[in-house]
Amino acid sequence: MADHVLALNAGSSSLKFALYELVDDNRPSMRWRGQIERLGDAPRLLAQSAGGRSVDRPLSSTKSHDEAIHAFLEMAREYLPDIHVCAIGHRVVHGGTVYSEPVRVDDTVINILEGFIPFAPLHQPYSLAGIRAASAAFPGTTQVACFDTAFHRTHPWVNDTFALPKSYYDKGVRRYGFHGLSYDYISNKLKETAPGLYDGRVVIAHLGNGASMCAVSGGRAVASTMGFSALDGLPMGTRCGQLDPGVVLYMLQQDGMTAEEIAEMLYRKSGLLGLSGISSDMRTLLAADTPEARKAIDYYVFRIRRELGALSAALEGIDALVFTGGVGENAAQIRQMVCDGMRWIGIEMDHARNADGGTVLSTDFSRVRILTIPTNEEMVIARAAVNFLE
Ligand SMILES: Nc1ncnc2c1ncn2[C@@H]1O[C@H](COP(=O)(O)OP(=O)(O)O)[C@@H](O)[C@H]1O
Ligand SMILES: CC(=O)OP(=O)(O)O
Ligand SMILES: [Mg+2]
Repeated sequence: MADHVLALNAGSSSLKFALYELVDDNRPSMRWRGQIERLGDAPRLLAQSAGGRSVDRPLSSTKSHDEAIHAFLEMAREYLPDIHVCAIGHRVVHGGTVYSEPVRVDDTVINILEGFIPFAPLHQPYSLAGIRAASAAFPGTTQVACFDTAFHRTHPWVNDTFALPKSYYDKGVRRYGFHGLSYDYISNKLKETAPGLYDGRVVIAHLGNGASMCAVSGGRAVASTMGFSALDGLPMGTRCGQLDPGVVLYMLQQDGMTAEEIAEMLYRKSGLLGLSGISSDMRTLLAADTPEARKAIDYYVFRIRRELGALSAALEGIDALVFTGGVGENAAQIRQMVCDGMRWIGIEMDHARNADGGTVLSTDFSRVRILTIPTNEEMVIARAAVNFLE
């Protein structure tokens, strides 16, 4: 039986997965890739095989990440009965200051990762649930944790700290940054396909249900819009993004909200959902055409432009802007709204190229190259898992 590696990526609205056969010296070659998307809303299982088979079916009873993992494992048993899985890699959102590289999972590692749950309550429990479910389904198989925070460990101190007493920095209250597996993939893709840009100053916009942007110089992360938690920076599906801490004090002191109520508000009721009152899903908002949906989109786009200016300052210039994530890869209208407000910085979009959805979206004369690159966090996870095989 051929050896395979499985990659699991628990996002806030989805469980993504990919199965790779190991060919020529353990190179992962994709066999199946898919996701259970719209978790908690209208979950659907979508998957494609390299050989052209596809699965697309609603999962009406699958509401939570736990249920999604079990639905996935059931599908795996149904469609992939005869494979040997020799390693399983997991996206783990928070590695704290402890992990700047992937690590083989054991009980000690799990204990340390559980300690980071309060830093990423919308993600870390799902990553750990994935590890537990996969350990039970594939006992004895090597499990590898790959961290969203790891790519950002190169931020200079000014982009790693808050202006609080030093004791906070020392106990881990820092700007960690997330979506690092996606930034790692995009950065390596640039190295392969556009080495001149890889060596330059690049802003990557990962716009999914969670959204962040990262400034990368010569392949090294310099700054990110996400900070201590996955709440900061851009507005997201249900998260508020950048918020004056005075608003949290107001909620506590004037509105008398509890800490749990505030967490629920900032993580699950804000962002596109809170502003529009309709949905957290950009597809729904683009189709809705109500004043509230338009205002939510305007705010989203405006914050992306502001952060683009700020990250360009962190890089002392910009050579390329890369769009990725569910919105970045698919929503031409959002990309156009972002770019049309950034001509002053040398970003000039070719609207026909943007509508066609190819890789290069800038005009031939644009000083800044605009690209769309579909992310592939699962490939980064699979490559890391292979490195742990004997
Ligand atoms: N065709 C599309 N047009 C606009 N937005 C889209 C489209 N397809 C997906 N999206 C957006 O992408 C989001 C999911 O992005 P994704 O990166 O998969 O999320 P996550 O990994 O954070 O769960 C959805 O919430 C939806 O808003
Ligand atoms: C960190 C984060 O927000 O991840 P996701 O986009 O998968 O929700
Ligand atoms: Mg994601």
